[in-house]
Amino acid sequence: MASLIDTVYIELSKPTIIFGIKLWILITICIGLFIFLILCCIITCCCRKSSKKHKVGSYSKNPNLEKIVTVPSNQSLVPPNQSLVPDQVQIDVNKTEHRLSVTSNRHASNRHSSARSYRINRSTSDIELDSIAPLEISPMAWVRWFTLRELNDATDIFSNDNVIGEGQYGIVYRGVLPDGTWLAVKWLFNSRGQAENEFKAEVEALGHIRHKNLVTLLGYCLEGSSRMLVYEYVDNGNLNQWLHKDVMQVSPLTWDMRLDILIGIAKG
Ligand SMILES: Nc1ncnc2c1ncn2[C@@H]1O[C@H](COP(=O)(O)OP(=O)(O)OP(=O)(O)O)[C@@H](O)[C@H]1O
Repeated sequence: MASLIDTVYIELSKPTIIFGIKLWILITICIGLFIFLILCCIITCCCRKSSKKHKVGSYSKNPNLEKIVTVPSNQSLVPPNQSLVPDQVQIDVNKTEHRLSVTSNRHASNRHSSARSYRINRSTSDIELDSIAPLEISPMAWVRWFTLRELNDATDIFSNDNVIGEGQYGIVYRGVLPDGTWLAVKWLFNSRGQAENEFKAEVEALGHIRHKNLVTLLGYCLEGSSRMLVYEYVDNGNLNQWLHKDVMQVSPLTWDMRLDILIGIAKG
């Protein structure tokens, strides 16, 4: 045993052909370099991850926004031309990727019809559309496609101060466009099929009609997994407040007025 140790010691102490460095020193340097390289790889990976997280964090006050901004910019769903008004929007849901197709006959720069297709990778977009049939929205006469950026700017990145209400399907934010137009932006909850159905029903129905008793749908936003409906802002409080005396001590609504409201709603 002792002789074996002696032999190993002698072998390790022999100078090598590399600058005559002893073998044990050379082995130590190699092991050190190996560990150093592994550490470098780990640090590089961590830095990349944290810089991605930083981009998301600085963009979103609202945690829901994380889902949107994690879609890489080269796969952006925003049509490069923001004034493009789509005649048809279709999302094809596939096991590995989703494809959003936008077809438009009205294009800001030319009068020809155009079709665009945006691809999203499942792994990066985190879209939860598995159980949803392809969404098709038929041509809309009035409604406009808002980008998420426009709505972020309008609502101060969906700040809590701008929350004006919450319904069954989403939270409603007050917003204002650069031209001074006030908006009510309903951000639909991402509850899979339900939000999708509400989105489609509202766009299909309100996108085609104008009535003095119905709030006007100005447009919608369809980006990543977000579904938003953009209405004209009506600063009248809501029916609940009027019926349950939130506006005054006693509800100012007489039975005749209530009947009128009911008939008005029915007409709408
Ligand atoms: N266009 C708007 N202008 C001003 N406030 C609005 C507008 N739309 C909605 N709100 C406010 O947001 C609240 C929630 O609206 P939302 O449409 O989500 O739900 P709802 O109509 O109250 O009920 P439901 O969920 O059954 O549709 C309303 O009660 C109202 O206070």
